[in-house]
Amino acid sequence: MIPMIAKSEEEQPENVGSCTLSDIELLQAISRRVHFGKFVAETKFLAEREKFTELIKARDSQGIDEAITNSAVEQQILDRLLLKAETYGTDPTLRYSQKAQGNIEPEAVVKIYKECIIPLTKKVEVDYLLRRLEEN
Ligand SMILES: O=C(O)C(=O)C[C@]1(C(=O)O)C=C[C@@H](O)C=C1
Repeated sequence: MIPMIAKSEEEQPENVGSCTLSDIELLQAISRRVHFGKFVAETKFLAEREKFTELIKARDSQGIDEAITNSAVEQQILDRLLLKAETYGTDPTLRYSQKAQGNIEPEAVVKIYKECIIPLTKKVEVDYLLRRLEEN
């Protein structure tokens, strides 16, 4: 993820500390987002209890993955993300300059969600559901 968003033109050792703190905050935010998948998975289980019970008993991870996937919702999230990254990722004082330089490439944010965050969320959902029938 980092090479997709970090500029690597020159080293700035004085920024290592604050970069590390930002990394920790971001990793915690990603973890929180991804682990919300447990609540989403529980809602999906309750909505289609029989179907999921069958898939879980068969240990059908791929079937569970397919059952929890909603491609239309994923696309909506990615579209919204692109708009947000374009809007919030630009320094407003540069808006009217010839080259409105963003802090981050909006497409990179979309790519990170598409290739990392959503798949991780789905993995949490599948792992949660695979254990859903176990006794506490
Ligand atoms: O909103 C859902 O239904 C989710 O399961 C969350 C999520 C996501 O990570 O954003 C994951 C899988 C779905 O295909 C759509 C979206």
